[in-house]
Amino acid sequence: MTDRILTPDELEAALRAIGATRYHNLHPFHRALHDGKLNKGQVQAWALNRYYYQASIPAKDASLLARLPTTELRREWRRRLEDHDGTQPGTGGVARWLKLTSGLGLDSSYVESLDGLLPGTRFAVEAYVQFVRERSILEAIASSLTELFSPTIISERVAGMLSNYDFVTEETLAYFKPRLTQAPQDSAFALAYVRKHARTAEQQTAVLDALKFKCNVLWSMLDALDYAYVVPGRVPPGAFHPDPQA
Ligand SMILES: O=C(O)c1cc(C(=O)O)c2c(n1)C(=O)C(=O)c1cc(C(=O)O)[nH]c1-2
Repeated sequence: MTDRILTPDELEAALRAIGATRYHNLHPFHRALHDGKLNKGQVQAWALNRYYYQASIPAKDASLLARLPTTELRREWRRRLEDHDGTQPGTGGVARWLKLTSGLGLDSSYVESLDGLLPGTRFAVEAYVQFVRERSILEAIASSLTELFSPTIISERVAGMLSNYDFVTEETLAYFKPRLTQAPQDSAFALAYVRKHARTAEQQTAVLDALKFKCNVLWSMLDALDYAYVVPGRVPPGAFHPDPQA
């Protein structure tokens, strides 16, 4: 528990300190991805597993949307659903993520089937969806605050992957461009909400813990990839096996 009630600025500083020490840009698998140290099969495994996160984001946002008490809050949160699900077939973030996986040579129906998913990815993503469904609105909104830190990692990723992998093109990475404007808009709203509504020491502790939890979700997804796809012979039964000729 925070030992006293923090001012909104102090709370924001404590949230940013969590990102600075726990966000997934610090994970060795991400470092390797961005620095061009992975082979094509390993990049495919990353994109295939991350698909489940992307595809689950609108479900978690819909469960929160249903609980929001005012028109203003619902209108704001509804935009996230449109960003991810689009307004027409083939539009939105989930469809753009499939362009990334097919640009990397993966069959979209295989990706969408989730058959090749790592068990660790499944458990981590489901834990996030369940957290948002079951915790307070304040904690659910706070858990989205990793997006405060995502524009930096996305810029690093796009520059690093374009310069380091000949199988990656600007078109393949088109998913990320709109996120550079969407994520700051989303996180500015979520941060303002948390600054305003986390007033007691209990609430402030809950908000800080929600962000730590979310950093752990993202971290454990990368742990699962790191375990399965870096040292040979560790792909769990049923999970995606990269084609050695890819
Ligand atoms: O590329 C990334 O590293 C990254 C991180 C995050 C995040 O920090 O949760 C999100 C995204 N991307 C993203 O594309 C996205 O749509 C998204 C939604 C959310 C969320 O928690 O609601 N996080 C993220």
